[in-house]
Amino acid sequence: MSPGIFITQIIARPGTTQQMERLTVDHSHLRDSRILLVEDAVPTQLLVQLLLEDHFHVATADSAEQAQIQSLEETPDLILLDINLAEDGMSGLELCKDLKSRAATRHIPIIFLTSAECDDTEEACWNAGGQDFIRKPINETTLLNRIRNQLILKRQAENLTRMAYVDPLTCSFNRRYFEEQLNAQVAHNARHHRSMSLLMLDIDNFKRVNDTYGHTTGDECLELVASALREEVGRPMDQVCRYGGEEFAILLPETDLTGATWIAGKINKRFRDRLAEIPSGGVDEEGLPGLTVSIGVACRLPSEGVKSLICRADQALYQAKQSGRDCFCVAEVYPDHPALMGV
Ligand SMILES: Nc1nc2c(ncn2[C@@H]2O[C@H](COP(=O)(O)OP(=O)(O)OP(=O)(O)O)[C@@H](O)[C@H]2O)c(=O)[nH]1
Repeated sequence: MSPGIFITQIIARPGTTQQMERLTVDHSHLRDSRILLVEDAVPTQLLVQLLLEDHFHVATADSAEQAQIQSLEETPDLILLDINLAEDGMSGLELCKDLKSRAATRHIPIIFLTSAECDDTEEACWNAGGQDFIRKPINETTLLNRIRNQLILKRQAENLTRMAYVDPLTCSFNRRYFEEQLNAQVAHNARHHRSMSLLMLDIDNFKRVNDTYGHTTGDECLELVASALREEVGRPMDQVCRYGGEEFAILLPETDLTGATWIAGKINKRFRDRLAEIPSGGVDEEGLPGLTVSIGVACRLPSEGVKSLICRADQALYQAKQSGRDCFCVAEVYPDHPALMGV
């Protein structure tokens, strides 16, 4: 019998009496989940640890301050939080509010542990941003199932986010993500007067690849290009996005024109080097043909808007194609360029 707990369902079937059916719910996929237990009363801490240790990875903190550090450093999958922590520090409610106000921790579900019976306490838990609460004395079944429900909801939310923002073929971010990030980056740069750059990249003669080797090979080439691009843009803040078809957009925050052209040159070289290793007109050991790419490079001008930045990078890409492909071109700017007017 696979691991999991039994749930009992009463299923009414036509023509028979009600029957009890025991269905197994498999929770083994939740075993890797990391729970942070924030509890200063040693007996409760030991009891909860004992109840959970066969089901999850459990870490403990006995003060809100310690939990705050652990939450930021280890980002647990769920926090079990005693509402009444020692009075000389931050309370459980204050910790919850703090974690929910930070981008790095606000997605972590928090379940309060409380011995209070009154409605005011319950309301305070919800108002602080908690996802659930469990009354003491703790019941094992309630504890396990409340935790599991929150973990399942969290995973579902993560899957939905992935589906909304990641291109399933190349595992790169999709155009929706690109547009949201570009808007955010441009706003950030306008506020902080930092440089940022955008590369628009298109695979050369890709129609020929599809026509010669078929669409499956074409798809594999797109995967290869995407993973090569992710390797070439080294910083964690750099983002490779599939803009559409065989076109990619690469966002380079905190990057000036010198940095952006260096990366574009590296990308061109990578594909050129690979091409040189493949026998002329042939394929590599994976059965994929040689490819080159054309790139348009644009560094955001002071007060330039999103549309203008994309437009300039796109025009530079067009110039790269016109110049014979397998190269990059830098977006032009002239004194009365609309970009300089903030368009
Ligand atoms: N296999 C595959 N092909 C795609 C996908 N998306 C777009 N394409 C193909 O990409 C090709 C793009 O062709 P064109 O726009 O003519 O451009 P090109 O042949 O790359 O020529 P240049 O861009 O001028 O170098 C078309 O054949 C599309 O069908 C995809 O998801 N998978």
